[in-house]
Amino acid sequence: MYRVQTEFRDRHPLRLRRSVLTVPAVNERALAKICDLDCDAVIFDLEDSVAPEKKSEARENLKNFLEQADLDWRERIIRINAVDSVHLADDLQLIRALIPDAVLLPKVEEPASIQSVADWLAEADATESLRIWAMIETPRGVLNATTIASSGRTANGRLDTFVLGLNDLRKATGIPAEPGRRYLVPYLMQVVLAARAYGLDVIDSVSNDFRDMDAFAAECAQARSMGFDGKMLIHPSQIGPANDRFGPEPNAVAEAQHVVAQFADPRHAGLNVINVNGRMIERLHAEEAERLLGMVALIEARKESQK
Ligand SMILES: CC(C)(COP(=O)(O)OP(=O)(O)OC[C@H]1O[C@@H](n2cnc3c(N)ncnc32)[C@H](O)[C@@H]1OP(=O)(O)O)[C@@H](O)C(=O)NCCC(=O)NCCSC(=O)C[C@H](O)C(=O)O
Ligand SMILES: [Mg+2]
Repeated sequence: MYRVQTEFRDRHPLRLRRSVLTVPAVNERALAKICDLDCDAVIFDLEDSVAPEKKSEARENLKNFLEQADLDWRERIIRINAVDSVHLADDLQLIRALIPDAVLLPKVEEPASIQSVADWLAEADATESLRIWAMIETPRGVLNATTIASSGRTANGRLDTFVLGLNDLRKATGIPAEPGRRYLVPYLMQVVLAARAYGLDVIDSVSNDFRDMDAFAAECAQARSMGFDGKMLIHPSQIGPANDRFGPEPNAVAEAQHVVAQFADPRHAGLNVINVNGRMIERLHAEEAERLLGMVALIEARKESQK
């Protein structure tokens, strides 16, 4: 089997984040389903899907669930309440107790929010592998996406991923939901570029209409073309289509194998640019091909572990 390469020059370490399912921490029936679902990551939400009077119950549910559940390969991310909210202190205590893979901050508008949570994690002696994800979902968040992304460096390198929140952004801007997201695309691209400039992963926003699978597939395809790594999902029905659309396409895999083989050919030793079937291929393409094959290997390894 192909050796999984996870570290790449100029790029975020390779992880599967095609399907990032969110579940309200207050919903015990939904929590109980997670371990049967084929999503790459789960966001346990303590923020907008939980009413203020249910926050304690949600924390308790989540604690009980995560203390006994085996999530195996699925990344565990907890979305806490806003850094200026009255719920923050209790949320952070839960983070200290559960040590998820990442904490997701909602409505991030400035680098100081990232820094304050990174400082708190450092004071709490949280393992360095505990990452920070940030939701970009307000006009100021979009405008400041570059400085927020760059703050990952001073925040002990903990900042890892941006997640778009279009429900909040539509509310703030007045831009209606419509197929193709015409007037939102410039904002989305601005955030993708900021993430990439500082080596972050970037996840597209939820699609609210979880029964319209054609519209969902089209939105995933669009997001993939825009450079997103995956999509935040609200419902189990969205997992399969997201895994398909953000996963490696068969043609691209064959092409990647060919490119890697060509650069490994001793006849091409010492060459940085070669002719592959009438197309110029550079070493950077070989690195992209390696990344794609790494993704294939991660998917295969997961299938093996499920047998
Ligand atoms: C949207 C939902 C409220 C719909 O739930 P429901 O009415 O229960 O749908 P179904 O009957 O079709 O559900 C079938 C079974 O699947 C389980 N289920 C549903 N959703 C999930 C889930 N997310 N994870 C796991 N399991 C799930 C149901 O429990 C049903 O099983 P059973 O109970 O045994 O019959 C619901 O899907 C939902 O709550 N989704 C997540 C909502 C959420 O997390 N919202 C916050 C994040 S969205 C966001 O962040 C927006 C962003 O901030 C922005 O600004 O854009
Ligand atoms: Mg939101």
